[in-house]
Amino acid sequence: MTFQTTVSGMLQTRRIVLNDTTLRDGEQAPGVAFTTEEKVSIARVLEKAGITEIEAGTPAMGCEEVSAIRAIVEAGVAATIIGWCRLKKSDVDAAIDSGVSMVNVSVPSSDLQLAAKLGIGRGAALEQLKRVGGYARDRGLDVAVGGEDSSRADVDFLVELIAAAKSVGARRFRVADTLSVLDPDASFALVSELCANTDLEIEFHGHDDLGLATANTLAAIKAGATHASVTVIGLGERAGNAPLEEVAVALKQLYGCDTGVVLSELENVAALVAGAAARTIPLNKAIVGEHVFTHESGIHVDGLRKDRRSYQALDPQLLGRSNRFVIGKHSGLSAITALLSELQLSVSDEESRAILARIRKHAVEHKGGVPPETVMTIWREVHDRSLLNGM
Ligand SMILES: CC(=O)SCCNC(=O)CCNC(=O)[C@H](O)C(C)(C)COP(=O)(O)OP(=O)(O)OC[C@H]1O[C@@H](n2cnc3c(N)ncnc32)[C@H](O)[C@@H]1OP(=O)(O)O
Ligand SMILES: O=C(O)CCC(=O)C(=O)O
Repeated sequence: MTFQTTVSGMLQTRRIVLNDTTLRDGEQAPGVAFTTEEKVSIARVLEKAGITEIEAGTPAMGCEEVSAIRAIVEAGVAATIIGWCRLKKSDVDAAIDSGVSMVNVSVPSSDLQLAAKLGIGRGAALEQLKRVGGYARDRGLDVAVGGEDSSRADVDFLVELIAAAKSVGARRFRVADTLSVLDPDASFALVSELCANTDLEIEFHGHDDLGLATANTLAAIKAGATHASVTVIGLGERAGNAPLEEVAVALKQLYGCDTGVVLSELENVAALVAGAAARTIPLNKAIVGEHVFTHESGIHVDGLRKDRRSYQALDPQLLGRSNRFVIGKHSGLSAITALLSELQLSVSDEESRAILARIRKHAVEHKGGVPPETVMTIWREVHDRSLLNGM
């Protein structure tokens, strides 16, 4: 028996929708500011990648943001374009000006935030939600209600908020772990409890302060969440949000759950967003990092050459990528021999060992991998020396 996650069960038959909020929460990352053209380009690559819901910005920020969101709507991007609103009719009016068809009306839901930010209690929050949510519905908008700070809120109050949201025709409640206070067990328990009390769509919105955003999102989906907030490369407030690429690939790889995301597009999407955000993608970033299918260690390279399955669970082809082998300090003889054979250079066992020793020295002195040209130079030096010695 193994504990490997098996691709089976209910998730295979459930349709999970990823609501990409790169253009709203992603852009809230410190220093990130997209131009209108960048927003439209990002929306277009998200569409190409199969994303069907895009939270495109905060219309209340003013006419520049309204016109950037409107540009996305007018570009005819085939996804539902959502505007993020506070609990204010004026925010909904700005969203209407931007042309979106759906709004996310955000209600601080913990007692702490209600008192500290808005100076109101639960009753007033429920009343305002009905007033603003109803206003948005009356104007023909689809409405999701965002429970900001849900993870620090009283669950009974969340149930009341969800009931109030439903009473005015909202279709969805977003459970936000605004400050990353949940672990996967708690995410599962919270979302299970809310799903047991409503038939509204439930969206989970995780943050990554503890590096748990993806794990929490998967747990919430297992518990019954129908939607998940994601951002490209996890861009977002502080440590960011659950990365689109991680959630989409983990759902497919672990549970066979198809989100409709075109996995082979994820690398392009990540590159475009990273460029527009002036961020670099770490080489080891899950799914889209340049090095996540690159191998140096001798034991791994040897194993992969004998049978890919020995060191490969995630097939790079699923992502339109391929394995790459590099030579470096941790290379073994089989990797060196294979490379020299590809370069049509003959080598004795003794020479291979001498070449490997020099490669290790070179890697330490120069850092990074050792390129094939350098391996050839080393081979020539070692080969010439053994010819001389043999003479
Ligand atoms: C967890 C999250 O990600 S929440 C989303 C955060 N996103 C943003 O902040 C987007 C960028 N923000 C902005 O451009 C500006 O903050 C604006 C346009 C939204 C508001 O600007 P300002 O009017 O200058 O307000 P300011 O930013 O100083 O303060 C926020 C105001 O929103 C209020 N507010 C915060 N959340 C809510 C809410 N859900 N519903 C109603 N009001 C809210 C605060 O109480 C405060 O109001 P006050 O000025 O009457 O005290
Ligand atoms: O209320 C919401 O829509 C969620 C807002 C948000 O980004 C968060 O709480 O982290």
